[in-house]
Amino acid sequence: MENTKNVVIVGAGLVGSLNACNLAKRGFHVKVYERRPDIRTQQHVKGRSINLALSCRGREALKMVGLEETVVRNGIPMRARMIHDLDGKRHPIPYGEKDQYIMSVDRRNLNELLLNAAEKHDNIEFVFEHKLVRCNFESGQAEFEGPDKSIVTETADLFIGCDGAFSSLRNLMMRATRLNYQQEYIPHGYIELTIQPTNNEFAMEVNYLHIWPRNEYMMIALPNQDKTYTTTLFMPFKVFESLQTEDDIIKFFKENYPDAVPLLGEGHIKQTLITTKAQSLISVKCYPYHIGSNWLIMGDAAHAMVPFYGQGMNAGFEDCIVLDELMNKYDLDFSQVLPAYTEKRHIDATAICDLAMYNYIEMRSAVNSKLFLLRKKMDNLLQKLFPNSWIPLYTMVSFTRTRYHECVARRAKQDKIIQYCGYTLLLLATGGVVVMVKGVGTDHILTTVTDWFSQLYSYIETTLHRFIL
Ligand SMILES: Cc1cc2nc3c(=O)[nH]c(=O)nc-3n(C[C@H](O)[C@H](O)[C@H](O)COP(=O)(O)OP(=O)(O)OC[C@H]3O[C@@H](n4cnc5c(N)ncnc54)[C@H](O)[C@@H]3O)c2cc1C
Ligand SMILES: COc1ccc2c(c1)CN(c1nc(C(=O)N(C)c3cc(Cl)c(F)cc3C(=O)O)c(Cl)s1)C2
Repeated sequence: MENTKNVVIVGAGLVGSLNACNLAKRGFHVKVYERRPDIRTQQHVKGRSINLALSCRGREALKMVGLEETVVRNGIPMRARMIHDLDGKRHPIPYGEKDQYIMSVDRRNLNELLLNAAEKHDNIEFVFEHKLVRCNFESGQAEFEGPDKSIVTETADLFIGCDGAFSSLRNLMMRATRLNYQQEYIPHGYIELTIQPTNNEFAMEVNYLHIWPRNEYMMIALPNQDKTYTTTLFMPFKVFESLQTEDDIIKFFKENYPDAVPLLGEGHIKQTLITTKAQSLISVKCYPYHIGSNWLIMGDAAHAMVPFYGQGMNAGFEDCIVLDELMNKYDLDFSQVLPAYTEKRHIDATAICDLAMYNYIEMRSAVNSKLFLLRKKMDNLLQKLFPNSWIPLYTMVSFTRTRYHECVARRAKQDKIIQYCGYTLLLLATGGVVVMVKGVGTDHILTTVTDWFSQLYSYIETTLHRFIL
């Protein structure tokens, strides 16, 4: 559908390039300004995590632009977590049924695929090595600075900032309107290591998200197409700084990740920890996401989150679906689309930012492999017992498009019911003991307790149904 509206997108990262694909497909004249050089011409793109977990929300957005098949074909399914114990034992915990898996995708390949797909449209143009420096929110103009400091001024019907957690457009919007903003750096940083293939084969089980939950020192590994694993080590900056010598480093790894040392190799561990500076992790929330009918921010620019739910990119991709749906609903009337976007998306983006932060705090403080195992097994058991009414939170987040704030609300209800059942079971158990102590005949006890349990089961099932569905 051809329309003459001009859209300028700031940032050709994952969200900007997917947005560009979709808006070009809708017939807008799209111009994308990206501060970095074209990553397709670069040998090595520094900085970002090398691979990412793609789940349902992100896949739906890729489907919207016809790229889901291609991305899934080039990704690696992860059907379960593989929990690595301190004693080297491994415990697989499935994500769900056979068809429930997440994908490990290569960030750079994904970004290049999106750029190539966008450029197939003749109504799109990419301008690299140009960064947004100024905006005139009244006149609907923005200025971009080129590599030679020259300035390009753009006028457009809609400017969309997809320029990441440290968004320039958001910063400029903050000076022009009452935009509420909050950010939080967490005390943890991360570095990435690589597990090389062994005899040209994956060094660990392939279709798994490998986790070494060690409270404050968590490590995660996702598989790559080249049979390596990108391993992300999360630790407080003060711990990274305390590992000064090669001996400190190896001693630390042998204490906390003994099974990973031979996989990573002592040389690689020492060299990486000595030469690589841990990168920071930031959570950003803001409101509103728009000004008037011409200015909008999406993706990390609007809601950067810590990665402890693997949802940042998925949420940013889902932003593009929400925008698309609202453009349909309001027939491209941006004066209605933008406020509606903020009202609809803010509650959900805030919910997932909070969930990710909550999971970070939980994982950092209490979750070693035993507890992680127990929680996931409990989740999976309850889902088997009450398949129609108990849905683990991670399932709602990663395997459905349930609105993020509804995931949180349903989980709160489920928690309440579990607590209620806990008390009831405690009562039953106590009652059972009392009855036994009173010496009533065992067969009478058995029928009584069996009745209780079957009543309890049907009560829980109906209550869950009533509350949750
Ligand atoms: C360690 C780690 C692990 C992660 N794991 C996952 C995961 O498993 N699953 C998941 O879904 N998400 C994950 N994420 C989150 C994911 O990386 C981000 O949510 C995603 O990259 C956000 O995309 P974006 O396009 O909004 O921003 P970005 O990817 O940051 O892209 C912003 C783009 O804008 C450009 N830009 C910036 N300023 C300007 C300017 N002034 N002018 C022009 N261009 C500009 C930048 O150069 C960049 O290209 C992880 C993040 C980290 C840090
Ligand atoms: C590239 O760097 C990174 C860094 C962190 C992550 C990812 C990629 C991908 N991540 C995913 N997290 C979930 C999830 O829902 N939860 C609750 C989990 C949260 C943590 Cl922290 C964890 F270790 C396991 C699970 C789990 O359930 O497997 C997925 Cl599902 S995928 C976290």
